[in-house]
Amino acid sequence: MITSSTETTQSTGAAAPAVLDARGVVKAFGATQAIAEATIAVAPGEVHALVGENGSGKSTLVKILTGVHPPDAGTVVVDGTTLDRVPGPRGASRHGIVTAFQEVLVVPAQTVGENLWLGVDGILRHRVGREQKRRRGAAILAELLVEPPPLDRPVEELSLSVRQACCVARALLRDPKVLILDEATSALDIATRDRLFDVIRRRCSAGCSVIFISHRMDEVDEIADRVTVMRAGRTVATLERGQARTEDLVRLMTGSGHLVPDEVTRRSSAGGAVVLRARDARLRAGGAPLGFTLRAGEIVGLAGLDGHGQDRFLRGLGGFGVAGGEILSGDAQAGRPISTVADAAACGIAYLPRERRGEALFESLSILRNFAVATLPADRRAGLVADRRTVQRFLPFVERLGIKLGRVEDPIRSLSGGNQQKVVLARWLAAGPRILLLNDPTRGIDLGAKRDLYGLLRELADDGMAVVMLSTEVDEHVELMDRVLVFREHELSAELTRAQLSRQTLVSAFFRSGATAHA
Ligand SMILES: Nc1ncnc2c1ncn2[C@@H]1O[C@H](COP(=O)(O)OP(=O)(O)OP(=O)(O)O)[C@@H](O)[C@H]1O
Repeated sequence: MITSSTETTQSTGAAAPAVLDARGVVKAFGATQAIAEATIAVAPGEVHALVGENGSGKSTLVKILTGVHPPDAGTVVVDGTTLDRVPGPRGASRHGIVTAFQEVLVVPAQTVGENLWLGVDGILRHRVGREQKRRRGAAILAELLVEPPPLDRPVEELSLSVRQACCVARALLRDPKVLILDEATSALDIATRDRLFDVIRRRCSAGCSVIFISHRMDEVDEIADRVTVMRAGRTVATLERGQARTEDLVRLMTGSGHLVPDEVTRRSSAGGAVVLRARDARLRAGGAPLGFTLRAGEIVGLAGLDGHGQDRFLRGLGGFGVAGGEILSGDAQAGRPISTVADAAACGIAYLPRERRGEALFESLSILRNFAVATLPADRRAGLVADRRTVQRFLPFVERLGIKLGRVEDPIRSLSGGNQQKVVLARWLAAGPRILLLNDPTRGIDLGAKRDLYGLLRELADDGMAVVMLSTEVDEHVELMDRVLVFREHELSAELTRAQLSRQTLVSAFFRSGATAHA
């Protein structure tokens, strides 16, 4: 059911010429056929979701629509003009096509105001004066954020969610005709995401169109008028709102009838010996102290609105320090304090950071080296590293996590975003930790891989590993966790047991302060 003409049907039922129409697009990178055949027509005023597994070609299609890559074949019709290629990102901007990406593209040392207007002067037809820039920047941030940061604050001081909101704000400031959000909601907290959806609805009713890429089916369900599904480099269907049930989308994406969640995510673990404790831990000076006991075999979720202390707590468990109190290893290590990353490593704690870029990825290295960077001594013989051994260790993870790659020697940046994340995860799993601390590990990971990861984590927990996982995805907490700690204003505000967990109880706990739910 592929919509392939410039005459597309809007959700209202009215026919209108597409504002952006890619037909028969093909693109290869060397031996990798990133897009075998893609066709998508975006109607004025619609939110058109683009979904597909990691590596299915969504970002490559976006890069063709925005002139980053020329297609090998096919055409792009922009505002009725047929082009063999979109004339570069600036050319796309001039046509009103603007993108916000998942990777948070900001200059950390510059201020919020400078980041909002970064690169805009050469694109806008009229120069925008300093005062007007401040006014418009502040207005757009106030639309997106409950507590917008001051415009002169350096971006590096902001949370990931606020930084991502700045990127979306930057795209919105360009008054796009077609706004492309390429997983740009993945780091937003739930309140900001809801506000963004309101902004999208207002912009769309004024004629803007949105291409919306997300791995979160609840978001697609909420905002999309139509959904185009990609599988292995092909657009396989375009569905109208109402036709696009999650299970149908999953089937179209994966080519199989597997649905999420399966029983594995529902199995709960009782927990074994104590492996880690927080005693009177404070996440900010003057905050209420919190106690926490982690047992072998359990999976504990950390939740809350972004920037409310859950990240600080997770990092505290990983030896990055807390504002007061102590983090202590469990009985096996006789209460050894964990105050540095080295202490944590010595106690078998592995920490997977939230931000791939900068914190976790070595962009100039190969896929294999990125995998092996924490465990290289395992492959050393007589002082030399045997790549063959590294490959042997890596391949089971490639299989297990479904990592899509060309050759293991290829640069890590040749992988799609989700596959890069899987390589980082494999790196830490290969270290065989006793305690795994995961900071939003499924951000950017597709549904099938998420399901595989949940199964893997449950298996590891069954084998005695303890897992603490910060997640920004409500469904993930509900489906996977044995219990969830909810943070508010840098204090523990609620602890929900598995029996208490539902979308509703969790989201209402985000907004309620001091309401500790008891088992
Ligand atoms: N610059 C590049 N060089 C080589 N291969 C690339 C390049 N960009 C993308 N690819 C490959 O093209 C395929 C499609 O990747 P793409 O990033 O478009 O997928 P995606 O659907 O956006 O995935 P994700 O959901 O993980 O972001 C992947 O196999 C990827 O490894």
